[in-house]
Amino acid sequence: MTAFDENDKAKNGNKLPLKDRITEYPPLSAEALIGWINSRRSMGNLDTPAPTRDQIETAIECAATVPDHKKLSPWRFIVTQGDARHDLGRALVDAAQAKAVREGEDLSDKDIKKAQTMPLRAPLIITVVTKIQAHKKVPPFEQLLSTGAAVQNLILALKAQGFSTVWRTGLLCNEPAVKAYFDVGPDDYVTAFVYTGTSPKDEPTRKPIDIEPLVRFES
Ligand SMILES: Cc1cc2nc3c(=O)[nH]c(=O)nc-3n(C[C@H](O)[C@H](O)[C@H](O)COP(=O)(O)O)c2cc1C
Repeated sequence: MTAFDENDKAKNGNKLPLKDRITEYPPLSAEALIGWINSRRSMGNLDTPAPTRDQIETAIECAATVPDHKKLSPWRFIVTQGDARHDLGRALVDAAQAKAVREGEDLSDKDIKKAQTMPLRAPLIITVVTKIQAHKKVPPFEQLLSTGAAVQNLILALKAQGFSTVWRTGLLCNEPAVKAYFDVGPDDYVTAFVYTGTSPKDEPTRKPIDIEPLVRFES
């Protein structure tokens, strides 16, 4: 047993070691690992199979390792699948209706159907919320950023286990009806709907990115 396995066993108690929970590691040379990270693409058209509970928990463990000032753990993960997606759809309809009333707009049948069926675009959704913790040295924006990092770790860990995802929010995600559905307060955030499943298509190759206009080196 390697030190890595020992560490994994200690961390996970009776759970199977990581190497038995996932079928394939991403390649671990620096070049291959960086290429693998850069190959991640968002995939909108997702079907079964969805990850198992063990695979989801493995991804959430990765998410919970992100930089987190004062270890406040401001993130929570809600896994919605099967018929529960219809309940989420109803919360999105309630949100759309309340938003329309507030903004003096009419909601068409098409708009209602769109909101209702949004969660059906994948077999499984992991909603990541930020429960803002009161702390003198850690303002809400740091907690939101930590959640963003957690979402990215979650996405990469799902990819490592063979699944595709897309991070969606949409204009309804922080409407009161949606916050109430996820049991978060008015000052908390619904930070991501990570639509998760298997894509019938391969992830398209990303065009090379010119980072030159994005960076300044100083010395
Ligand atoms: C906070 C956040 C919210 C997003 N919300 C949506 C969304 O509601 N709908 C959508 O199509 N893409 C959304 N995106 C963008 C996609 O997740 C994705 O990054 C984009 O389609 C580019 O694809 P790529 O990840 O393959 O480069 C969001 C991204 C972030 C970071």
